Amino acid sequence: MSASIIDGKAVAAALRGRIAERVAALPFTPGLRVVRVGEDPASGVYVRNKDRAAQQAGLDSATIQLPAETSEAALLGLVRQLNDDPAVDGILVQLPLPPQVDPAKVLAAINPAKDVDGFHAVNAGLLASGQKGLVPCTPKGVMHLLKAAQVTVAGARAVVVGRSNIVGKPMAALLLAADATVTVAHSRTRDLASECRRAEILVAAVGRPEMVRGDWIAEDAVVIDVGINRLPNGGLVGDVEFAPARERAAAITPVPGGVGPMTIACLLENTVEAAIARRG
Ligand SMILES: Nc1nc(=O)c2c([nH]1)NC[C@@H]1CN(c3ccc(C(=O)N[C@@H](CCC(=O)O)C(=O)O)cc3)C=[N+]21
Repeated sequence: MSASIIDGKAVAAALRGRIAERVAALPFTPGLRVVRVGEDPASGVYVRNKDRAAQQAGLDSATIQLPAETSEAALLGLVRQLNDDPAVDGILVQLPLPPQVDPAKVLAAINPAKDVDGFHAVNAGLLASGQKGLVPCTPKGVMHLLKAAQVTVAGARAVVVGRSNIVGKPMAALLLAADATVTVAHSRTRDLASECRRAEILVAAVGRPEMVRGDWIAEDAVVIDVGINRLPNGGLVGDVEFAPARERAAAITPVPGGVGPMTIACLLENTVEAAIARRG
């Protein structure tokens, strides 16, 4: 069997359309500010795509580009200024940050009500304890994709490979909240292959090109590939060995065109949700 392809580009376009309608009906314009320090090449595509998507959805969006040598104090000052600006509903500080800046300090400085990345400990705690808060964009996008592909999550055996604060942990929390039976596997997991083979829903978020081999995929599994890995030859691959995985799975996300576009759409969604929550 050859898996159906879960078209993240199409699902994201539909979600952005619904967001644009919501924005048009609001009595104010939600504001988003993305702060970029230096020129990490991995962030370049993301920043460009995000700016275009935000403007098309009718948001007031801008990227604030700072030099690579910006001090931690200066960045914290900018974050406080954005916290205090009533026109700004969402603040995103692009990661990674240069070595002189402690990312933990910067994330902690963002007003949790404006933390559209959902990385602040307050939002992580709200998610972990089943309360309403801002949810990290990538795992939120994965839940939208599962819904669009009509995947039954409740009762399913889900395996998340990767335990980052950005994807793995919030992904596990969302799947658990949707009543999946969740395993979080990682680089130190003994026999990762057999953990993956038990998965009815497999989410790969390890950041290593094609680390999840095709023969680790159970027959008829749903495979969500969060990885976006740039190869030395310029090509993009996911964390899953796509072609053989596709032969076994029931449904699979491609890279590019899978989870990536959903991350951007969910950033817009979070900005609108933050604006409505804060402005009433
Ligand atoms: N604070 C913060 N939050 C982030 O969410 C964040 C970040 N920092 N730093 C950088 C990474 C990277 N990231 C991407 C999101 C979407 C695509 C995306 O849309 N990719 C497309 C196109 C890829 C291409 O053509 O290169 C796709 O997968 O189809 C890529 C990368 C968000 N990040």
